[in-house]
Amino acid sequence: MCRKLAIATLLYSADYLPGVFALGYQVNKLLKEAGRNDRIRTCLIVTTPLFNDILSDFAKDLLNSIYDDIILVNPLERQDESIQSNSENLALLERPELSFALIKARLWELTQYEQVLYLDSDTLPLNKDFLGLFDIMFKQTKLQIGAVADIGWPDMFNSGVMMLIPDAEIASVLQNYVIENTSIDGADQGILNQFFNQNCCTDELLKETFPREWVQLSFTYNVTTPNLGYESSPAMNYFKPTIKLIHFIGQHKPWSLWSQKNFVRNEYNTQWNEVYQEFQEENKLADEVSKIDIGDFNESENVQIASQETIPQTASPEAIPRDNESSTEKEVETKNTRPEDTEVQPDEPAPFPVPLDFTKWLTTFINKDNVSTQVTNEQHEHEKNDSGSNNNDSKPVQESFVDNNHSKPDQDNYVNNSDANPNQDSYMNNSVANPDQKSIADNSDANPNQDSYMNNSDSKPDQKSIADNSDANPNQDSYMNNSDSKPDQKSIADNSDANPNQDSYMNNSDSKPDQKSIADNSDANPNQDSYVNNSVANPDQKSHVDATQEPITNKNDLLEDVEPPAPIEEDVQLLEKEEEGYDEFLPDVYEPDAVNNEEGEDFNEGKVGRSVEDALKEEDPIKDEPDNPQQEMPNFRFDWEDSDYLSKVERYFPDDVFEYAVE
Ligand SMILES: O=c1ccn([C@@H]2O[C@H](COP(=O)(O)OP(=O)(O)O[C@H]3O[C@H](CO)[C@@H](O)[C@H](O)[C@H]3O)[C@@H](O)[C@H]2O)c(=O)[nH]1
Ligand SMILES: [Mn+2]
Repeated sequence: MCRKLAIATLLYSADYLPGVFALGYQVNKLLKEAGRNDRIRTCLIVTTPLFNDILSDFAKDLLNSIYDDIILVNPLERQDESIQSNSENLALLERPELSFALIKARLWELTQYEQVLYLDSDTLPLNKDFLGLFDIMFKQTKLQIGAVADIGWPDMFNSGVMMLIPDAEIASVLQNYVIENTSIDGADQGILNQFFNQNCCTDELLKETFPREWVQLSFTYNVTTPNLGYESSPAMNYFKPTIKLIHFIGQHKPWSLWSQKNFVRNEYNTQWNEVYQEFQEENKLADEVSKIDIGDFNESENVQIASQETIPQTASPEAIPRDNESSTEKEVETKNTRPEDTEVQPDEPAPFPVPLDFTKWLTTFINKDNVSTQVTNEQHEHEKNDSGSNNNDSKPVQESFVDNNHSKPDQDNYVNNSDANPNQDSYMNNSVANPDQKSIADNSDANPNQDSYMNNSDSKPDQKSIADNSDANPNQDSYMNNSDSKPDQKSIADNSDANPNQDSYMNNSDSKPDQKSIADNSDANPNQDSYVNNSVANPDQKSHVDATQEPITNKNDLLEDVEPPAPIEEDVQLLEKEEEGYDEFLPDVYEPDAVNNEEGEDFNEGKVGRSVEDALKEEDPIKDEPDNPQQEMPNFRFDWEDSDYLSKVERYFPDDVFEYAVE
């Protein structure tokens, strides 16, 4: 019998649309190449308010043409509470927008599929071999999750690529677990590990009977970049031919303005851009985007737009200014270097076509209704304080912040933009451009959910009815049925009985030998069919929080983008400082004082570390530089410390990649 398989991704804010487009486009292409496009469905999980009220029809049409199924989901039950209780841990990530990623717990509700490969929208499969996951995990049970080790803590898995078996009961237990427990990282990855991963059970006794299981997949199925790990550069080279999927973790995505502006030269960023370019050409997107007149939106008040004027919109290679030939040479040079290397060179022209000017581009894909209504800062402040409650304040415009369209408590915080206010232009334009990140950053101490979705009560009646359906039954009725509105979209209607494609799923049972080991794994788990409340499984969850660490100020791509790029001299100064800082980590024993104390000699008599110095002079008299303690002791230095390795490491990777942030 044919299995019902799906590849699913998630979208809960408009600024990840480029990822969703590029990923969907690439997955379709590779499915076709593998001859499995009619056997594996592509599925987009999108939050109801985003889809109904924010995305433009144009964006929806595109999504519909890429994804077989579009599934609207509402926030988890008591999501606000979960976000609140996770906020302390989430602050450690500096990624407030990830609080909503808890919604991944809804993936197990997709019981219309028998097996789902979930991919973050910032992933890019490089070749059809990634589909091998369905073969490797052929005998997966519902109590197992297939995932790759996270490079930040390899005993945990990265939740950007997951093989899972949807199951209503698991979904329900998991969602309760999300409510009752605090996530290690404040977001989905932590809590999913706590739920599925035996390694997260810190009690050795309980570990033995842990009821669920993480099946560790090869790293080549989820190669996260950037990666500062010790072995990463040589390993990237060595394993390069076997890499099946790249995952652009961290704050800066290949499509983000930061990446575009800084021309991050990374082979895989370039590859992502090429895929996006192809998608754009195939859909004649460049033409569509160029029709958007940014002047429609109050440009003078929008710093972001002003700051981007240097980057040509949907620029072709020819359109990008090139000062001299050296940039071309450098590009070639870069291509010959290790693939994970990135180089931040703000003053140079783009090495590859910049496919999108983010803010302009995004205005194509969000409702103009939303863009045309804007909020002043003062009103925004008020909204932050009062959203979610009935507002009886005398200012008439503030009444609009009360959202009457949703009865669920966790939806009450959506901003209702139904009252047009001519003064609101600049805020709305900004907030729509990056609706979640900016607003949550503002509100991280209060309720991060408050500003993130904009509910437009003027939205089309048919869309609203879809939202109502999804409230009624999130498992089944939330699937979008477009058959009455757009005839060409009927494939999106989720009706497994009526869908002829679903009978043709391929049976892969005899295709891969590794399946046996998975079967063995699953047999080894005696508790497969029993559900255990694991709220005690990890009683020390809070101990993962470093209580001494100050809450970190939220960063945001677009806010950051407003700042002009730092001049190169500043970069250099910073690097020097950081290298100096590195000296602090040299062991004490290498310090002159330590040597002095050990020897019992007097520092003031100029005999500091004399015996060591003498020895060094014999070895290499040229290096006798008393002012530089490091150079005094070449024996204690590695070769790479004399190279500019450290400075490259510092330059190559944004310092805000949370996995590696060492405070
Ligand atoms: O504003 C947002 C943020 C996220 N997403 C979706 O959620 C996914 C996860 O966010 P992402 O920015 O990809 O997170 P990562 O930088 O990959 O961070 C890690 O940590 C996250 C929080 O635990 C996990 O969700 C990721 O899988 C894991 O790789 C994205 O790919 C999107 O599909 C949005 O739609 N809008
Ligand atoms: Mn991701």
